[in-house]
Amino acid sequence: MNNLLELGLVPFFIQQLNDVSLLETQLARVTAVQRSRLTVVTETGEKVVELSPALLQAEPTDRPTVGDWVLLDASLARITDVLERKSLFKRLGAGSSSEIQPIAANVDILFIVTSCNEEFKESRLERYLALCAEAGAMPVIILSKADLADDVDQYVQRARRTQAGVAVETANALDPDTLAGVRSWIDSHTTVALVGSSGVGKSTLLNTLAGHTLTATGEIREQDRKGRHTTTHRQLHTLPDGGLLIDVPGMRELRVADVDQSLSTVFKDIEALATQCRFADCHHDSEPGCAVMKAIETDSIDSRRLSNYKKLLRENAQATATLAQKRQQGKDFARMVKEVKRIKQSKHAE
Ligand SMILES: Nc1nc2c(ncn2[C@@H]2O[C@H](COP(=O)(O)OP(=O)(O)OP(=O)(O)O)[C@@H](O)[C@H]2O)c(=O)[nH]1
Ligand SMILES: [Zn+2]
Repeated sequence: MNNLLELGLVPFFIQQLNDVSLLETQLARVTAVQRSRLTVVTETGEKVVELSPALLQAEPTDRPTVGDWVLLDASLARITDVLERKSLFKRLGAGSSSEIQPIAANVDILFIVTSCNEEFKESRLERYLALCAEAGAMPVIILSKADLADDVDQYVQRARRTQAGVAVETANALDPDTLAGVRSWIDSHTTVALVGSSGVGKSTLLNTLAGHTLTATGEIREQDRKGRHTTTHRQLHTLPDGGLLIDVPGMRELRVADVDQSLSTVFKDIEALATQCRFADCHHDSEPGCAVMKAIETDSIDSRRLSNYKKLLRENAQATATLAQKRQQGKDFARMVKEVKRIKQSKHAE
């Protein structure tokens, strides 16, 4: 069990096991996913396993992803069950596929990494924060490349305004002596996922925290078109001093879906003001007695923040409607298959 404790096995998961399941199966944590093959770590070490036929056919979010705790069958070659998750970081599939994709499971803290340069965008941070609240993880904004900026404090102030009370840390990902603030969030049972655009320093931070280059331990890196090395796979790493880190490659498209509640967490200030607007259905455009517009006029809220809030609300409504439609189509299809089977069976019986 010792090995598993170092992998972040906490009472929440232990409580889900009964004696029988432990006798007949083995508990493991997923560290990487390559299509239908998954790398897991068990008490005795690393293994590559496959999914049971039932899991292969399950909804994408019900299939195991990086960070999941799973049970293996007696042959230890297949995953049969996924334990209930503490949290799940997910996103809506890129392009036209309107499918929710799981990114990382059982993440306690999400490090949202952004650099102190033109890459820094409040609107992107707000998007990540909504996904983080939805996942059920705690966000920490990491401002990397602090060594290259003249006015780091300006970035800290701007980052703090993206969500009331959000934690913000600065870092030079290349220098371990600047990482005390970042390290203060990691302890031996904590699983941290690193997200952020390509090139902000996620892999550099990971390697500096580990004290050595982790790329050799299985992280797969490829050269992108510009010849830079870029992370292409998600992977769970164990830090030498304890703590688990999941490196999530930069995602170009990060659409929100099913984030109603989480938008209220991120934009609590706007939603609180909205209760004071004269009209209950105020769009905070040009209506008289609009408390939100008044806050913008007096500079207590940024007009960019309001626009982004509206944009995310629209995007969420659209995606949620598409998902509901897809789910209904799935149900209709399942009903049709059942009906065809019933007719076939009754013909057979005749
Ligand atoms: N000066 C400075 N350079 C940094 C810092 N963080 C990262 N870099 C450099 O920025 C470049 C990109 O860093 P990576 O760690 O590969 O970025 P990434 O976020 O992992 O990118 P992807 O793997 O594409 O998702 C590298 O050349 C790093 O050396 C920092 O805090 N300060
Ligand atoms: Zn209003």
